[in-house]
Amino acid sequence: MGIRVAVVGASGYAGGELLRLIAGHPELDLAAATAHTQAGMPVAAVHPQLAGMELTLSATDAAALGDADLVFLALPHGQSAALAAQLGAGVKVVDLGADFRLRDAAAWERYYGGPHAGTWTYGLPELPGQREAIAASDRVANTGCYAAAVTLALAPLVAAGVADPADVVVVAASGTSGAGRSAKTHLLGSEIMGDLTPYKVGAHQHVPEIKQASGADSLAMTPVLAPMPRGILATVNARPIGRTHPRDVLRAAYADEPFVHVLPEGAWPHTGATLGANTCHLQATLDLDSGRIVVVSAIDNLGKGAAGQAVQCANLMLGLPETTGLSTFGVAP
Ligand SMILES: NC(=O)C1=CN([C@@H]2O[C@H](COP(=O)(O)OP(=O)(O)OC[C@H]3O[C@@H](n4cnc5c(N)ncnc54)[C@H](OP(=O)(O)O)[C@@H]3O)[C@@H](O)[C@H]2O)C=CC1
Ligand SMILES: CC(=O)N[C@@H](CCC(=O)OP(=O)(O)O)C(=O)O
Repeated sequence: MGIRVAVVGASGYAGGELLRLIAGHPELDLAAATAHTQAGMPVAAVHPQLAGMELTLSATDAAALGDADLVFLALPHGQSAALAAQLGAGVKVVDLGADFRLRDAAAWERYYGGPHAGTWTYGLPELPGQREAIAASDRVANTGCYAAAVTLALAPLVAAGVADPADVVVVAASGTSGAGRSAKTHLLGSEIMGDLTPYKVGAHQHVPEIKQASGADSLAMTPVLAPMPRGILATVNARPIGRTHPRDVLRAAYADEPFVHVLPEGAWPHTGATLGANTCHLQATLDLDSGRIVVVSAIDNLGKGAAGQAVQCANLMLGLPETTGLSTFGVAP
């Protein structure tokens, strides 16, 4: 028998992708999958892509999760803390929500509202020292989707002193699954098709998370909703310090990373090449006119931005090879 895991919020987009990854993972057995309004439904009725998965969604209740070795929480913001508090100390937890990502309680309250639940180990293994910290933790806060894409592009440049941490501008486009599955009128197909829409301009909740994870002091971010189901393409623009080329810094930082690929010179990341994989594709240049650093980062928001990243963290927490059950190759076209 394998390691028993449970998925809470399994009827959502992130939860569905977790179910798919767990089904293909050689060491993990699904012990329970829970939902809220859709409890009682067969998984395959809620997630047609999982046809053949013989499982019924149960109600979200700590007692139903008691014998899992590790629980993935894929709940809306603010819903994780109460449930996590009911799970025994011996149960490992990876929270895909934002409840435990931030160290700064004031920043949490400003961007999310409500009381700050606390701070868990941040779930981005590629940050220096973080892989070891995750492996030693029983509670891990998975990254936000934009935060994963932007932090992987920016953190090595700030750490190496080649990007000014006080002058960073981000424009990032996301597919609609990033917003979750619950019906939202602005996500109606008839309104998003053929349209690009900026939202949360200058006030996105991932800004404090990216600052905390990347070392940036000041960051202006414009998110854009793109008419595609999955994927994030982030353009990170920063004032350079010194003459080191940003591509050389990124290449050195990620030389041994299985999931982060700095593309060959001249090749630029695009979302389609990361879909279905746990990868982040990066490319960097110095703008010909301004000399500013430009890094482009692509991920699958449900892969490296959510469920893939969560499985990567779980592998570390469980003492498994980090890449187990995760794909480094996408499914394009
Ligand atoms: N989508 C993405 O790309 C990413 C998502 N995340 C985070 O992952 C988490 C889940 O996101 P996502 O899958 O997109 O969201 P969805 O809206 O698609 O799914 C939400 C899930 O939570 C359940 N749920 C809703 N309210 C409650 C409640 N009060 N108590 C218990 N369960 C509840 C829903 O159950 P039911 O359907 O039965 O009502 C559903 O299973 C969020 O915190 C999100 O920010 C993080 C990174 C990327
Ligand atoms: C397209 C879209 O609406 N995306 C969401 C991304 C949220 C997410 O995935 O991250 P969290 O876990 O921090 O919520 C947004 O911009 O708020």
